[in-house]
Amino acid sequence: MEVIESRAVHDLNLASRKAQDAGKLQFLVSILFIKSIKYIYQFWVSFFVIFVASRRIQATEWLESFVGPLGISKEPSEKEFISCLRNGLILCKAINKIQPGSVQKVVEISRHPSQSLLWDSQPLPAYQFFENVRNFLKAVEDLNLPVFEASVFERDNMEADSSTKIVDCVLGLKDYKERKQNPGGNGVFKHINRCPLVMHSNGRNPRPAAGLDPNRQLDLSTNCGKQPPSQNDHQKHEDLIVKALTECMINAKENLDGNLLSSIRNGNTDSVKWFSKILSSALEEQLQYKFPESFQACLNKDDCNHWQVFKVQEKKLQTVLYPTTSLSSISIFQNLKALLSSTKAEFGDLQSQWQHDLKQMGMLKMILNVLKVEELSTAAQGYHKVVKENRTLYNMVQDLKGNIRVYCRIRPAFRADTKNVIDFIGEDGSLVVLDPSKPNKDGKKLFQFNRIFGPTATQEEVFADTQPLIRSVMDGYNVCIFAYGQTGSGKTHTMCGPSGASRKELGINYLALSDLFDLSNSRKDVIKYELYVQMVEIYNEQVRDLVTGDSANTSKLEIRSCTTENGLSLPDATMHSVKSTTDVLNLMKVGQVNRAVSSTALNHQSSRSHSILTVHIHGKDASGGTIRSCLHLVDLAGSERVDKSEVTGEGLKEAQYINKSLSCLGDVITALSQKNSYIPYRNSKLTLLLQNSLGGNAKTLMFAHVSPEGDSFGETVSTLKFAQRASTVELGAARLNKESREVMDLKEQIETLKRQLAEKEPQSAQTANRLEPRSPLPKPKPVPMMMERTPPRSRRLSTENKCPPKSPNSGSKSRALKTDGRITRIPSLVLPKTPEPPQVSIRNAIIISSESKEPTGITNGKTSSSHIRKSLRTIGKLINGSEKRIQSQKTNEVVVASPATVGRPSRRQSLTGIQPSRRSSLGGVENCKLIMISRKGAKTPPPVVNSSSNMKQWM
Ligand SMILES: Nc1ncnc2c1ncn2[C@@H]1O[C@H](COP(=O)(O)OP(=O)(O)OP(=O)(O)O)[C@@H](O)[C@H]1O
Repeated sequence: MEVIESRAVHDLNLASRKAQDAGKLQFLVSILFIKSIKYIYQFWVSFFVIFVASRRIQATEWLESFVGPLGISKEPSEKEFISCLRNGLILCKAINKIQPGSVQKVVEISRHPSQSLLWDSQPLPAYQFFENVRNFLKAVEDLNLPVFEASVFERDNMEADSSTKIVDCVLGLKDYKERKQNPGGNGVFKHINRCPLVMHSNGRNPRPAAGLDPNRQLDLSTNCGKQPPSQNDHQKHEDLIVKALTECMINAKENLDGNLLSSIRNGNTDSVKWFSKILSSALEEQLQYKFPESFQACLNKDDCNHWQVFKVQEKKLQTVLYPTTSLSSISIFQNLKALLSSTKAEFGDLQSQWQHDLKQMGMLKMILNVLKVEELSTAAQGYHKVVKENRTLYNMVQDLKGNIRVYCRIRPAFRADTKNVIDFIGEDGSLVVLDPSKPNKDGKKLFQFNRIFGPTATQEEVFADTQPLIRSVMDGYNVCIFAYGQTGSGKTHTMCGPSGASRKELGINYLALSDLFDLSNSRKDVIKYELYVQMVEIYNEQVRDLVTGDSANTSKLEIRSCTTENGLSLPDATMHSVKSTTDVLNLMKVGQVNRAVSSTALNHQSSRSHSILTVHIHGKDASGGTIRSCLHLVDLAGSERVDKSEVTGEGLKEAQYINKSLSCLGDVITALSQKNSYIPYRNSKLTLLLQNSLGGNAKTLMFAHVSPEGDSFGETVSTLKFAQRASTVELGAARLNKESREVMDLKEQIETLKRQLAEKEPQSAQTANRLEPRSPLPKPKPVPMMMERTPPRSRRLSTENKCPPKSPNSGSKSRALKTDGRITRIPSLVLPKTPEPPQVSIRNAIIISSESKEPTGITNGKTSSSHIRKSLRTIGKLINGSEKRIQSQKTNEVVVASPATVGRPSRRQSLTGIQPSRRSSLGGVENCKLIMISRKGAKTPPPVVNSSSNMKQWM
């Protein structure tokens, strides 16, 4: 197909080239023809004018010398010439001088002898002078010389060529005289030197001299007269012609060579050479874009004229088109014309043929393209599907592993004078930075994150990638997003938006809440959500409420890293109920105003504290199932080099606190990434507050912010390394804080059963004591010892993070709640307390003997408690089945207790009210004490399993 196509294109090109050549030639010939005709016509007109003038001059000269003085100029005009001869005196005088007595009576002018015979002194018209003219004409006729009509002297009748006949007549006289004087002559006037353009057909004209054709045309090559004019005359005529032609050419052709024209004007050139040069230059100019180079070269030669050019062209064509025959240019022209029309026809045919073919090919191509496009789109769809699946799977893996997700955002460069360290931003989350001091390969550092946002990324784009994570909070997951980076790198910009931002520029805090409201509205038929907001800052290692309406509350707040009955790590911070984005905006504004901000050399609005906006979500579905989750949005203060930020005094102190707490955060991340058993959460308020998000059950996302300027390279690399380390932290799968109605019912049953059990146990103990002396069985040994240790955690928590002693008021204290500016009090949950068993010395511990071999003769109370235990086990199984957390581990006896947390619906609990070990204050999860007692009373270390496995252990 391609070969045919290329051959066709070649043929098409050849045909079109032929047609173009033929067209060119036709055009060339036409131009030449028109030009030639034009020039020949102009030449003839000029020649005639000049010729007539030269003859008049000749006649004047002769009369002047023969019968002068005439009193007129040497080169008289026609009018001057006629006026001079009008009285006939000069003519009569001349003829009488040649042939004495030819005019017998000559009428004289009376004048003073001193007066010369001046033609303009003659009175006009004077009838007596016509007598002279008539007599002269008669005498001339007698001599067989050319005559003219006397009326030519009447001024009013004067025609353009009036003088021509008079001139002929005068020159005839001159000839006659010369012939008469010539001794070789026979005295008979045979030839008349007459203007060839003048017809003498009039009957009154003299008979033509023998052998003279009166209609004879001018022959340039032979000149007018039979007797060749003298060399002098010839030269004169030629010069006059050259002069006239020059003027004519100047008028007709503006672009003629200026040098050439001036040399012609000055008479420096030979006329024939000049004429051919003029023609050549005209042709050259006309055809310079149409002649091939060989002809241009020919034209440039001195001896090249249009005819030669034409011949060369003709010859060339002949050899090209008809190499074997010799044809004239006309035949070639005709042939070419025929060829042109046939080529045109062929070309038309070919065109339509190819149009048809191309159409077919186009259709074919279109079909192929459609097929290809379809194929490609299917492939692309497949690819996108696979990519999406991969991403989903990757996210699932990350969710399962509980990796801290890391997004990196690069702020736009503010200073053009420093080098940009960002070398490459990959779609796949790869980022290459280049050390400006080592601009070669060694200076490049590669980092890999979940996503990179370049300097042009908008707030919406950033939020779009964060949205799914944020939305998961509405499904019951705890989420923590924190912005990290050096000072001035754009943390506040990402989280809150620039200062004085319009709604479009607002950051994740606002966009997240707005989205949560949208989601809440769209789900309102299925589940009713309530949103509460707390906003605090950690300033100089003190936690402060940013949106308190109560001035008393501005005092430092206490962080509960462990249990509070409402699950809050900051129970004393004001909780604001928000119903719309406007509420959120108002709160954020207040928070922003209260936040510690000051100007440094690196950022004119530098945050001097870590701000934490916590959104608490309470959801209740139609069946009574509940969701309790929270979203932490953390804008950290930026790390700063005090030599660069140039802070002193209070600012320096702030910087030191900021850097210390960030360093503690780094230590925690390092310990987590290295899977250390000890995680130093307690080293700073920041890590303590973020404990649950970093080591708990939340989904965590970190925004690493970097500045692109070269002078921040050190800090940029340090941030990126920190972020890289954070991305390796595996927190384990996030936990869903959702409980169905069924589970809640079962939990209620547990509570009832536990109460019954608590009531029965003392009775059975008393009965057992009473029966003891009679019992053949050995008395069960008291619990030899209890083991207390940090509860096992699947998402690593520090072993040092024990619950601080609970505030005596915390159980009953109601929380301040603000709704639309009004502070309301939410009563805290009153949780049922499990009575402490007497044999367990430690608070909050109960003992369940799962495999107790009941002694014979045991009381009814004992039997009933065994039944209760059985029921508990069954219910536990049911809960576990519903939560799908059945584990295969088995232990003989598990004793766990944490009554303080029993009944909190948002927590995952064991049947006995065991508080899962992993949750801590931020997410409402607490550490609690786990006591295990083996059946034999031996000290058995608890298996390090998650809370669900704990539940299994005692079932
Ligand atoms: N992505 C961005 N697009 C446009 N401007 C930005 C961007 N990121 C930051 N900026 C601008 O850079 C300046 C510093 O940003 P910002 O205050 O958010 O930094 P920061 O990291 O919070 O600093 P600090 O830690 O000192 O509080 C601000 O004027 C902010 O508007």
